[in-house]
Amino acid sequence: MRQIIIGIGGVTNGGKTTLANKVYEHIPNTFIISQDKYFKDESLVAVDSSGFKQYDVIDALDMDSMMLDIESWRKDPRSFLKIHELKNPPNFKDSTEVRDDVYILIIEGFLLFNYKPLNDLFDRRYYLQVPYEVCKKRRCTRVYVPPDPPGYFDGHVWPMYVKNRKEMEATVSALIYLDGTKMRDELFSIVHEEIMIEIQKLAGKTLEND
Ligand SMILES: Nc1ncnc2c1ncn2[C@@H]1O[C@H](COP(=O)(O)OP(=O)(O)OP(=O)(O)O)[C@@H](O)[C@H]1O
Ligand SMILES: NC(=O)c1ccc[n+]([C@@H]2O[C@H](CO)[C@@H](O)[C@H]2O)c1
Repeated sequence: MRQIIIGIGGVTNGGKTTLANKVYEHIPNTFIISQDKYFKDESLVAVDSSGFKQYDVIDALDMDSMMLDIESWRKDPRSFLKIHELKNPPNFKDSTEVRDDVYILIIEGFLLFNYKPLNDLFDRRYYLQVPYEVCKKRRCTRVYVPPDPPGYFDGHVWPMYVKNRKEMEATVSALIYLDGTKMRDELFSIVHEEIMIEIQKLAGKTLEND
């Protein structure tokens, strides 16, 4: 049994979930772990002097719990997938055929590569970026729980993004940057093609031989 672990990181509203879901719908034996599911309870999230909840920092996330789920996938991806698909039957699009002994884990989230134990696991690291204006506009259309209070984007979200990104780039190499303003299908094609090449490599053959 072979495994590939793909990271789709990047800025908030860069399109990480959208891209991860598209890959999931087209490649069998894929599972998605979303970092957003591991936010700590609101009562445990720190508040700064302006009253802003500090959601955009690693301490706001239960990374131990996230790592336990990843560990459980790594130990036995086939059973992990089966159990999950019983609860949430997948609705695949025109799936590409892949060998049934290759399993793919997509981990998507805004603070993946800053967390070393997680960063060490990735075979490929995608990083979606969009300019400030695009990000702010997209974020305004979203409602989180709790919702962003007035001034939150400029007072917390964007400054933390800039800080986290700087820290990440000082320590992490081999990032594959993606322009999140490109069309959804274009982004999907880039990532899909590269994952298929990885799968073929693992399966011991090249695309040319198909
Ligand atoms: N390529 C794209 N072009 C235009 N809009 C996009 C694109 N991809 C996603 N979007 C839109 O941008 C918004 C954010 O997308 P998505 O939820 O996938 O981002 P995200 O990076 O997972 O966000 P977050 O993790 O901050 O919640 C959604 O409204 C989505 O429809
Ligand atoms: N999912 C949540 O619990 C939650 C709550 C408040 C804010 N957020 C935002 O999610 C983004 C990452 O996807 C971050 O920018 C958080 O501000 C999430």
